Parts: sequence; structure tokens; C-alpha cells
Amino acid sequence: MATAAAASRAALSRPHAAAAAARASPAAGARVTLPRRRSVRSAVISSSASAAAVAASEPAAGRVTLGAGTDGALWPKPAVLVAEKLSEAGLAVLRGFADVECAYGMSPAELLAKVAQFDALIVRSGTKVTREVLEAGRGRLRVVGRAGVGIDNVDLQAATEAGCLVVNAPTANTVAAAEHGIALLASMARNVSQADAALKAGKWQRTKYVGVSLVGKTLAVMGFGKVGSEVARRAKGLGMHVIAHDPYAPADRARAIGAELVSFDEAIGRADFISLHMPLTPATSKVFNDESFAKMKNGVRIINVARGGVIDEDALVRALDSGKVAQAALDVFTEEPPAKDSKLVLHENVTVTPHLGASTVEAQEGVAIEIAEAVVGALRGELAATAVNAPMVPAEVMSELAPYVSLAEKLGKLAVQLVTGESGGIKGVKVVYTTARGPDDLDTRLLRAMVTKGIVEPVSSTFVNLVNADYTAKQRGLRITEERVSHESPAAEAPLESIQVRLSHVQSKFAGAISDGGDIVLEGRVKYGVPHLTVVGPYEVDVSLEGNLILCRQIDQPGMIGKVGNILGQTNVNISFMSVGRTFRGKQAIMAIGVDEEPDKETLEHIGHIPAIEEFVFLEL
Ligand SMILES: NC(=O)C1=CN([C@@H]2O[C@H](COP(=O)(O)OP(=O)(O)OC[C@H]3O[C@@H](n4cnc5c(N)ncnc54)[C@H](O)[C@@H]3O)[C@@H](O)[C@H]2O)C=CC1
Ligand SMILES: O=C(O)C(=O)COP(=O)(O)O
Repeated sequence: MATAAAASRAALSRPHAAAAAARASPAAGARVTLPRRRSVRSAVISSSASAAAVAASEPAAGRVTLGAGTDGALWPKPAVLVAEKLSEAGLAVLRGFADVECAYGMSPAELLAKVAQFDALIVRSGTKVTREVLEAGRGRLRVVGRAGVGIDNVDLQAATEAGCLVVNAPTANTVAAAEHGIALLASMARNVSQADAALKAGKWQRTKYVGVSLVGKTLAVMGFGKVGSEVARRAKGLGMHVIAHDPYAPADRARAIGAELVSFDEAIGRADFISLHMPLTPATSKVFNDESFAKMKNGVRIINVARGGVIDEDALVRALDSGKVAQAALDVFTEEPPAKDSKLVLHENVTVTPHLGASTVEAQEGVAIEIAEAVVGALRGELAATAVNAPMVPAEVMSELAPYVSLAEKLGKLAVQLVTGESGGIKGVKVVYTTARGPDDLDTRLLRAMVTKGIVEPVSSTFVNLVNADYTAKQRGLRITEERVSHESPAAEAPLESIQVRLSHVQSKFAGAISDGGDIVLEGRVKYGVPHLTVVGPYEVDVSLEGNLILCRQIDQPGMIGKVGNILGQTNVNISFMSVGRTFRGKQAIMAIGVDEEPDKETLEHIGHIPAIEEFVFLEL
């Protein structure tokens, strides 16, 4: 009985239960990863009611407004801080779900002071979401929404470490940016802004502002993504010959538009005009520098509506002064706004606009709605289609995987509770998926993340979600390997037959969970949409994973179920499910008992004192 008593003590000590309860995990099922607090389900909040709530209380420190959940209970409404001008259409979407504060033009210090009061922050390109900002928001900030494409102003690594999802609005401003590129191309070629300024200053200078024609000229599109390809399409319409460089662009997309994909050197070497459309990343930072300007044709013209940082601006000034670059048209700058005495901005051969690429009425409305919907979805715990630092999981895949997501988390959570404190931490986790699907049809990142969440959260204060799961596992030295076992399922439409979680090189507080190979092994399946535990160590069981679980290992003999059931019944603990699995008749058996309530310590000890019971463990789900 010493084993049972020890198991009982170990099973009863749950040092992190309070922390786990305080974190209030999301509702089981399709709601997956993000909410640290219970989130409001917007469907049940009428927009007028929430608008009234917003009007009634301008957000302030510590202010929490309550919204009603589907079950009628009141939950704190999320708070969203909008740091840069967002179109009214997007604000209306946000207000239907959250308290919204628009605080445009904050200084970095003001943002730092405020951010911890919000669940989500929405920015454009003018706000730097630094590690400091993300650290300041830790504990509450769950989503950063970038109302636009470029996320070079957000510290993605810091966001990922903090489990903060970053979403952007990647499509709504594509055409606006492409149109602005074309506007700059044409106005530069014809000296429109210089001639306009001269005429307004009273100078009629027709010979000074003779331009160059576009037709028949070669345009190099650097970065053949959404904007780049739209620029290319329009330039073809202007009669230009379009070449493009993009190491990752599919050749058929270029072919469809009639653009020729070439190397970087060939693109810049052949072009009369070079238009930049790649993101600013460590790899593209200052790729247009003295060396690359030297490879260009004399008198080349450059358009930049991407990011200022892809150009070495001092080198560009030198190239403009020497005439190597005849003209440049720039919408973006390394530092925004640029210094008032910037040689580049003031250069007479340079046309500038103050980062207006996305600034059309139509684009701003589209971007605002796109980002508002993404942020609301993320706050609801849905997986975002425009996630920048997490795998994107389409809604239909998500709904199909939902019960498996829950199963994966529960298996992880059960497995970690079986490990003794003396194990020195879990190092090796293997997740085995038995499935009829091939890797292309089954993306397991979400399931892996949920196993990690299940393993890490019960034993730490770390909040784990799809964003930071892999990072967290790595930080904790947790090596998670995955294996697929092919299975020709009769019900082949099910994405998975089973998920198995194996913990290696650990001691278990419940020897019955140890497989022949020495690992803690738990396996589960989804039955009628509900996760079930189906294997514990070498034993087959079948218990629905709802409520909590008691595992008992006993000698296989009659009357055991009745004895345990009696003890639980005496203290009003409702048994939801019970299953017995054994290796051989009369030898060892395992009883898996699902209980709605948590039995008290004495009740568990009573179970432990049943003579045939060799060990037992109480596990929280
Ligand atoms: N001025 C403005 O207001 C706006 C600026 N932008 C900027 O335009 C850029 C492109 O935006 P989208 O086309 O929407 O993005 P995108 O992601 O669709 O396209 C970017 C393309 O650049 C390519 N690329 C990456 N590294 C490269 C490299 N080293 N060399 C060449 N190509 C490379 C990628 O493969 C991708 O095809 C972004 O930097 C974005 O921030 C976008 C909208 C408005
Ligand atoms: O979407 C982008 O990448 C842009 O550069 C647009 O920036 P903005 O939202 O206008 O500050």
C-alpha cells in the first residue's frame, strides 16, 4: 500500500492548479489558442449595445467592460488600442466586439505606458512595436494587428516569444501601392512634380523639363509578389518590356503576365527603370548600394514604394550626384519622416511622397476591415488566416481538426501529470499520428502545438499557444518528434485514426502507464466528435476525456468496479465513464474512471486502500 499512498500524495499535489485556473483556458473544441482571458463571443453582443458601452466609458487604466457570453455569463470585453488612423469601417467592426480606444500620434513612451491595458494593438507603418512594447504588454496583449502589409516595424521574434499573435492585412492595399508605383514612374519620367513646383513659383520652363518616354523601355520589377506583379501588369499596358527578379516567385505567374524572371544582376543590369517591391528583411536591407548601382546602366531611374531600408540612401545620393542614377521616385525612407535637411529628399532629381502607397480611400477602407476582422477573430481564439508568426490554418481544416486539437492537448496534459518530480524534466516527446492522409493533406503543426501546450502549461506559468509553442518547447529543452503511421481507415474521411503521446526517459508516478519499451504512453481517438483515451501503457481502455480521470491498476478480479463506484458514490462524485483494460485474465488490469467532480483527498485514499488496487492516480483534464 506504500505505493498507493505515495501515488495518492503525488497525485494530490497540484501546485499550479490555481495558476492554471486563473489562466481560464479557452472553451474546448474549435477555440484553440489565443485567449488568456475568457473572450466575449461577439455574435451575442448587439453592436448597438457594445457601441453604447464604448461611448459610456472611454478606456482608462484598469477599466474593464463586461460583455455577455453565449451562456449568458458576463465576461470582460477585450480592449483594443488603435495607434494609427484607421478607417471608420474597420473601427465599426472592432466596436461590435471590443472596447476601442483610438490614440493616434502617441510617443513611444506613451505607447509603452498604455499597452498593458489592452488585449490587442493595431498599428500601421508609423508605430514601432518593439520588444519593449511587447514586454510591457506581456500578460494581456495577445494580438498585434498591422493594418497593411509590411511588418518590418513589428519585432516578430519578441512577439512570438510572448505568445502574441501578429496579423496583417496583406491584400487590401495591393492595387493602391501598385497604382502609386505607376504614378511615380510616370510622373518621374515626365518631371511632373518638379515642373509643377517651378510653375507655381512663376517659372515656365518647357525645355528644362523634357522627359523620357516609357514605351519600349525595360522595367525591372524587384520582388514579384502581389504589388510587384500588379505593377508589371500595368507597365505591360504602357508598352514597357518587363523583367523581374524574385528568388521565390513561381515562373508561371511571371509568364502569365508576360514578365521574364531573371537574376538580380541581370535585372539591374538590363533595366532602364527599376521598381522595388520586396519586403525589408535582413537579406534585403541595403541591397541597393554602391556595388549594385555600379552594375546598373548609366542614367537608370529608380522607383521605391517598398521600404526605404532596401536602399543605402547615402549611396543613392552619390549615384544621383554622379548621374549614374538619373532620377529616383521615392515613397518610403529609412527614417520616416526623413530629416528635414535630407540630401536625398531635397535632391532635384528626386520625386518624393510621404509613404502614400496605401493611402487611397478604397485601400484604407479595405485594410481597416481586413485587419479589424483578423483581430476580432484572433481575440475570439480563432486561427487567423493572415497570421504572420503562426501557421495559417484555413477555417475548414480547423473545424475538421477541432476534436483532435482537444485530444492532443488532453493527451499532453495527462501525460505530464504522470511524470514524477524526480524525473529531471521531460526531454523527449514523440507524437505518433495514425492516419490515412499523406503529409500534404494533414498539417500536424497545430496538433504538435497543442501537445506542447498540454505538457507545458500544467507545470509552468508559461502561456502556450500556436504562436509560441515551438519556441517554448525549444526554450525548455523539450524535443518533440513526430511520426506518421499509415492507416487504411474504413472511415477514411476522418483526418486521424489516433494520436499517441510517448514520453521517454522519465519516471512515472503510475507504473501502469509505462509501455514495454519503458516510455509513458497514452493514446487517444476521437469518437463521435469526442476525444477518448484508448491506450494507457500496455493497456487498452476507452474513456471519454471529459471532466477528470482516475486511473487504477489492480489485480484482475470480480467486483472491483463496484467497490470503486461505491466509494465515489458515497461522496457524490459522479462517474461519467468507466473502462477496464487488462493484459491477461486474472493478471493486471487498469481501470479508467471519468469523474465529473474532483474527489476529496479522503475519498481518493479510500480507493487506494482497496486491497487489490496496486496504484492509482487522479488526473485533471
Ligand atoms: N508604400 C506603401 O504604402 C506600401 C508598401 N508596401 C510594401 O511593398 C512590399 C511588397 O508588398 P507585397 O507585394 O504586398 O508583398 P508580397 O509578399 O506579396 O511580395 C513580396 C515579394 O518579394 C519577394 N522577395 C523576398 N525577398 C526578395 C529578394 N531578396 N529579392 C527579390 N524579391 C524578394 C517575395 O518572394 C515576394 O514575392 C512590402 O515591403 C510592403 O511593405 C506594400 C503596400 C503599400
Ligand atoms: O502596407 C504597407 O506595407 C505599407 O507600407 C502601408 O503603410 P501604411 O499603412 O500606409 O502606414
